[in-house]
Amino acid sequence: IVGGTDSSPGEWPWQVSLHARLSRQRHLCGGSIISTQWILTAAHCVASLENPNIWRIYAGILRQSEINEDTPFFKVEEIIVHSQYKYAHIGYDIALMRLAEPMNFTDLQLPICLPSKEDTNIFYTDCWVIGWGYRKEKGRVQDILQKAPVPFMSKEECQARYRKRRIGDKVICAGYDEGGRDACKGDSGGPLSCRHEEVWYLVGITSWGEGCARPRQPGVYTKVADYSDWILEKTTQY
Ligand SMILES: O=C1CSc2cc(C(=O)N[C@@H](Cc3ccccc3)C(=O)NCCc3cc(Cl)ccc3-n3cnnn3)ccc2N1
Repeated sequence: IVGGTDSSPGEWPWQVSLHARLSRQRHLCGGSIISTQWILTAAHCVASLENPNIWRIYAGILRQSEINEDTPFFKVEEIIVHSQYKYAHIGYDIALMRLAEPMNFTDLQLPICLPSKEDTNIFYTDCWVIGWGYRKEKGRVQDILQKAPVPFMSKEECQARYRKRRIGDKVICAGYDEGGRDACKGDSGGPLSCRHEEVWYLVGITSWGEGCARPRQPGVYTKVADYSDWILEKTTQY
C-alpha cells in the first residue's frame, strides 16, 4: 500500500495473507474470509499456481513477522479460478480457495459481508484498500498490515485515465487524480472494504493498475457485486 498507515489489531479481521511455498515460502497475495471455509482472492494470484498443497493461509495476523514455522495456518483443499479469466487487465480476476477444515471465528478472524447483486449502483463513500504490499513501486513486502482510504472513481473517468485499455463493467476504479495512495505489489487479491450504514462490505478485489499511486492512474478492482451468482454457485454444495 502506498500512502497508507499501520492498521490496528483486529481492525480488518477478514484480511488473510496467502503464502506460497515455492523454492522458499513467502507472502504472495491478500485474500478475504467470506465464510468458515471460503477465501476470496484474485485469479492472477493462483493462476499457474493451482496446486492447493503449495498454499498456506494465515488469518488473524497483523504482522508478517508473526509468521514462522510454528505459526498455525489453514490448508487449501480446492482452488476455483473463474473460467473466463485470462489476464487481470481483461477482467474476471476472481478466485475462491476452499479450506481443508472450516475455521473458527474469533475477534481476529471474521468474515466480511458480500454485497448483494442489487447493490451494484451504490456509490460507497468510505472505502479502504488494505495489504502487506510495497509502499512504493520498487519496494518490498511490509511487516505491519497497511490501510489507505481510496475514493471511488466513475467508470467514465477511469476509462479516460486508461485510454489504451478497455475498462470493463465488472470492475471498479478507485484512487486519487493527484496519486499518492494506492495498492501496490503484494496487495493484490486483498479486499477493497467499504463501510455502508455501519456494515463492512467486500466491494472490490485488488486487481491491477499502471504503476502504484501515480497521478491519474487509479487502482482497478474486481467488482464483487457482479459475481454474486458465481460465488453462490461455487460455494454451495449441490
Ligand atoms: O516476497 C515478495 C517479494 S516479490 C512479490 C511480488 C508480488 C507481486 O508482484 N504481486 C502482484 C500480483 C501478482 C501476484 C502473484 C504473481 C504475480 C503477480 C501485485 O500485487 N500487483 C498489484 C497490482 C496493482 C493493483 C492495484 Cl489496484 C494498483 C496498483 C497495482 N500495481 C501496479 N504495479 N504494481 N502494483 C507479490 C508478492 C511478492 N512477495
